[in-house]
Amino acid sequence: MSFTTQLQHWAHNAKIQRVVVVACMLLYAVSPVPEFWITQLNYIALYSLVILGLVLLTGIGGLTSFGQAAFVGIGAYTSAYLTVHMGWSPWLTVFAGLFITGISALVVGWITLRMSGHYLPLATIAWGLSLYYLMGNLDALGKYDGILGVPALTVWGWDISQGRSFFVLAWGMVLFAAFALLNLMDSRTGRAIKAMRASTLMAEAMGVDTLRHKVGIFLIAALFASLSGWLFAHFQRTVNPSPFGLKMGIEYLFMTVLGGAGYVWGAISGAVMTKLLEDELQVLLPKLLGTSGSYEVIVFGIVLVLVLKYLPDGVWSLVGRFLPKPNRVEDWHAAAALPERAKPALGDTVLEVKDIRKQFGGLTAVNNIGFSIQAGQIVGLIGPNGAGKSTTFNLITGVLGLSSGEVKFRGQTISGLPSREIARRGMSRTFQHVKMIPEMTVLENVALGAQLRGSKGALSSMLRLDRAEEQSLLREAARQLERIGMGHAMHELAGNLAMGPQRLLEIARALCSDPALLLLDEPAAGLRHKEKQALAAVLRQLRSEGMSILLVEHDMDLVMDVTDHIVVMEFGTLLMQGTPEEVQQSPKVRAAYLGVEH
Ligand SMILES: Nc1ncnc2c1ncn2[C@@H]1O[C@H](COP(=O)(O)OP(=O)(O)OP(=O)(O)O)[C@@H](O)[C@H]1O
Repeated sequence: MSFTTQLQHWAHNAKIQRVVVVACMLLYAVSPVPEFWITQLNYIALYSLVILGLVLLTGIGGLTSFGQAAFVGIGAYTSAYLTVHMGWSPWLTVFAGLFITGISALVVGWITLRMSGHYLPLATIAWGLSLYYLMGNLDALGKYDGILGVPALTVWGWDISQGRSFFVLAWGMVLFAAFALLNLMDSRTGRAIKAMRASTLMAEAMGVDTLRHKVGIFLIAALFASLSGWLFAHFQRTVNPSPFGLKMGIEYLFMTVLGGAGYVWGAISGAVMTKLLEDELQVLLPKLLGTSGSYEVIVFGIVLVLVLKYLPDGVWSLVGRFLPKPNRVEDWHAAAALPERAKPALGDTVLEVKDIRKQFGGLTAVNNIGFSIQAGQIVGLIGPNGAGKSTTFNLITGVLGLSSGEVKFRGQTISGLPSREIARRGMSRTFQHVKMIPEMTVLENVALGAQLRGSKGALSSMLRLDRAEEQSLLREAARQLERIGMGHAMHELAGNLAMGPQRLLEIARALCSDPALLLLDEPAAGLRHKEKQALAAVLRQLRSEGMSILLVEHDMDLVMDVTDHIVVMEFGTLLMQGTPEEVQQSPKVRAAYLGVEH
């Protein structure tokens, strides 16, 4: 290997990249840069910890919070109060701050994260404001004067609350948090969070408890903010409410969006840019305008509008393109295979749909439909537009609740269960409109299907204790992609795939859950002739391997070609059911499709 090739190889190695980043940080600390620049970077480290939380919450999870400054305040005030008034050691108060922040975040999160749309940001504003006024009005916390004389952080009598030693401590924490976040994003939990943002419906169908994950990332973001508050209290040696108010909450969000909310390094660069810009403007603007005031806020507003318009993914979306991306190492070949569920014997009844009914107000979309699927069968569900196929599909998979009737899966009633619970029992589905995460690779998208076959959570992922399980999950994803003939495309970004391979990706993802029944919602929609042939071949192969499939489809050639049994619906009712030949010969079915009275 030539030296340049070796260099390129190193540049793409994630571990080497991290070692270089840590080395740069330490070099900066010992280099003869003026103290002023050390102090600047100390502040940037404090901001960075908070906005790393926002990367997870907003950039990856899609949840907007203006209330992060309040969590910084909890961390800072807890430590200031306990050290000054109770004489605790700061090394203990950090945990007390994290504990109180954690409890607050769980309570606030549990209440607010059920809200959607604009309600969540509004709720976080209310939360930020109320905590600000609480801090400013409590006698015990010194009202608006705050708490003075917060002790320094010391290690064996050595003050590490300022200058270069604080720089190493604060940036050590930032880099630890950054690496932990990068680890989290590349894990089972990270995929679940991204899926939750892409589509709640899809995430739940993959077995993801979306509310739990929302509360989880809200908690992690709050803990990062609390840690920043603890550092802040001992760096400033005093706390008062002003740095924890709504203005700062907005500024944290500004830094994140400016740098790039979706990128760990982007968010940190946002903190750097904001701090530098703020300092320059605070000197320049009063000179230009001849009067003093916080005019930099106006410039920030203009910058934000321009960034949102021209670089919606932040400044890092420009820079990041030129940096080497770590390659995924195929390290799963020797990983343990995932355990498989016991499958029904060929011919056993897998699904029993008994007189199910769904009413939307006065409209009966599904009217007493009943059919069953035996193991190893492909059953087609067909009917003209608006016949009630999708509604039936959603009733079986738990997306919609039944008005009456019963659905039994492998002998057990599943009516009323949430879709992720039904998924857990071995029913897996695809979507009429493909739902995937375009910026993840095909392999990672497919691995999302194996969500319920793993158990490692956020903490294990952040500390990289999940690798053995992760290798098994990726091994399974690669195996399912090979199974349907898409092994060659596993490292491509899913968003670059044509419609045919996208639909196959969804099938591979569904197979990854080791299902006993596969439900396919119009898998041939939008496919070209060759892609349909490939799909038919995959379906036949799956049946030959003993898979049971419910196929909702408009493409009659495909349905007649691959199914063993067909259920025909019209206006929400069961028109007939039988073999493909019987259905083809039925005058009732022809009439329904041709719109003739029967
Ligand atoms: N959430 C809803 N609220 C009210 N009406 C609904 C809802 N979902 C479906 N419907 C109605 O129920 C009927 C059946 O719709 P459904 O989507 O199940 O039909 P379909 O056979 O899947 O049609 P297509 O082939 O066009 O997808 C339609 O009249 C539709 O307008």
